[in-house]
Amino acid sequence: MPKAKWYAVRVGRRPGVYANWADAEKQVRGYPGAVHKSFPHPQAAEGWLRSGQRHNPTVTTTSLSRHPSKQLVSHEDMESDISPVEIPKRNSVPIHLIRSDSLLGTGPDHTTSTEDPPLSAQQEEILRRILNGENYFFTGSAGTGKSVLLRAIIRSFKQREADEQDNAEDIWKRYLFGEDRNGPRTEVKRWKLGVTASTGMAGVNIGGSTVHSWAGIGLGELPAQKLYENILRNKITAKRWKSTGALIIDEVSMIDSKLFDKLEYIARKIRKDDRPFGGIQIILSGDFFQLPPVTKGHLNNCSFAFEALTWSQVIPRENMSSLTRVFRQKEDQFVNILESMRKGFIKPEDIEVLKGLKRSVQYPEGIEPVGLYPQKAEVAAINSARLEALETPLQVFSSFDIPGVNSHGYPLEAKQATDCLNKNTIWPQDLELKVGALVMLVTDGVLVNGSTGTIVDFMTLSEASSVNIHPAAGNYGSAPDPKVAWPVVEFIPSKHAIGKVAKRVVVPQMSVDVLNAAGRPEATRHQIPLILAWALTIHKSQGQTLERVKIDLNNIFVEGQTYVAISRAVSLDTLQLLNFSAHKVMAHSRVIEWAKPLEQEQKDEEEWDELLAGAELDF
Ligand SMILES: Nc1ncnc2c1ncn2[C@@H]1O[C@H](COP(=O)(O)OP(=O)(O)OP(=O)(O)O)[C@@H](O)[C@H]1O
Repeated sequence: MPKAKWYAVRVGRRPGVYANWADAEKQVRGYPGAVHKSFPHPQAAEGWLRSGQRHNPTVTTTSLSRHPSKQLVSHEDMESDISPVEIPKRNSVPIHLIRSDSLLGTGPDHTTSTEDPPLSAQQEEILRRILNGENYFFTGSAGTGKSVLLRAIIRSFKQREADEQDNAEDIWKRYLFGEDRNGPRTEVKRWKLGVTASTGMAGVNIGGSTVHSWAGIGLGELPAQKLYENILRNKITAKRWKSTGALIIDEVSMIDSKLFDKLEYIARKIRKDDRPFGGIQIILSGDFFQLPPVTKGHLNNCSFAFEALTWSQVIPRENMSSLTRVFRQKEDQFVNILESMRKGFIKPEDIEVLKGLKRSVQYPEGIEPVGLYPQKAEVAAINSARLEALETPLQVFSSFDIPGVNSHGYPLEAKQATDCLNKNTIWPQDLELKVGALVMLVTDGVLVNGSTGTIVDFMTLSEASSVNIHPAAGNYGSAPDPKVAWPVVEFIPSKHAIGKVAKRVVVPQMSVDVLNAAGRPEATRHQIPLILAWALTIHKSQGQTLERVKIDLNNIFVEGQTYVAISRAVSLDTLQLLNFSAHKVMAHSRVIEWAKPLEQEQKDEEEWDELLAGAELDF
């Protein structure tokens, strides 16, 4: 009696386990680089599929030509009337840490190589004034380089602190070696910088914490006096307030006026200093035309930080400025549309332009655009339906979360760490992936945060390296497990990536920290820095630059949302816009009123500067 055989197709038109060769053959014949193998039992065939190539000595290399992206994204091509027998749908991979020095030594570059562009004259001038010790609020339309400037400010403060430290050490050394008999007279000047943002995700993006966590105020809902008394009971938090020289609050547009006043009050009381914010230098950044503060109850109840009673004492009028050059978009037409949209207007001719963007855009490599939607529920539904529709095996990567210490100095429990990471980062606890899935990178490295691409394979690092596919750079934290097959992603070649960037990269586990107010990890997540990108909330897209984007405005519900979404796009050609109508362009009337004189003053000043520059040339 002939021995029964089962056929596992790992790479082919429709991967799976087949009960006869005729069916399996249809999946692999003519398919470039197909991989298949026969087994005496279906379990063995399933096991081979599940474990991928890495445990199978008969399959040693994977060639790039096996995975043409056309076939991977266009699943109509894979339609077949033959179904594989039941295949394992879920392959769970728990992420764990490998402590191996040799691996770390030969592993991928641990440093990020993404560099910011040189600052413009306008950005330089604001940096100069801030380094001069002035309180400052800088704003600007989406894509004018607020984040780039903020990162430059943080770097400059850190450099200054390091220089001061070196200087003090030199003075001590000279004293100890008898070169300076007068002793160390110079004290180290403390520039201690608090780096915070209104939301956890914005905080993580700039290597800081939430302002709530930094200030030790929980949700900040208690009266200011009560919050102050609570802080006094915690030595670490009280010391932080007292020793801070400067405090950054990013995305200040999402802080409400009451919270701003409470922070200002606490600072004065705790530092026993009557100057605004008790003399702490305050650096604020954000755009009030983007997303407003999250307030309980009706959305129109929100009150903005600029409406705080103490705002004008903290930030004098002459210390507010707006960055005016838009870098993200290059087309004047698009920049002008966005500019008027930011303020809630839209010209009739621009309505027609935007309505015309409902067509779908075809891209040469077949990598789809990221979808932006207003609501979380629709995002979850779209991603899970699209993932479900792919017939490739499911891989689930479960994060490895490590608890740290909170801003009060208390250790977190495992569940608290996981909750904290889920709340403050976009990195998923369980990442479900399949070959063919559209994904977005959520960390910086050689490829920038927001780069998107399609999963074309899963490979161990050595398999990838044998076919010249290298790991994405990023913050590894520990060496990736050499036995795990990590996703290989074919990215859209990004104009924003620095240097020569391989289009296909393997993306292994990396790490992200939620920092406490002392800059130490409150919780650390080891996970692959990818998320599904068929759909993303507009809220989570804030701050990102998206090369290809499809936006559905159907459920827009708050001022600024349409502007935030559309301003992620880099050009009209790579933007698809569904359900656009003029009434979806909304800006908050109180923001418009407040910003008007500020913008007029700045315009007048710039005109004066131009006139003066012209006058100098004439002499
Ligand atoms: N001085 C500059 N020269 C060239 N490009 C710049 C400059 N500053 C910023 N950019 C580029 O402009 C794009 C947007 O910058 P950035 O994210 O800092 O803007 P933003 O004002 O923070 O935007 P958003 O409000 O949407 O978060 C990025 O690609 C960035 O590299």
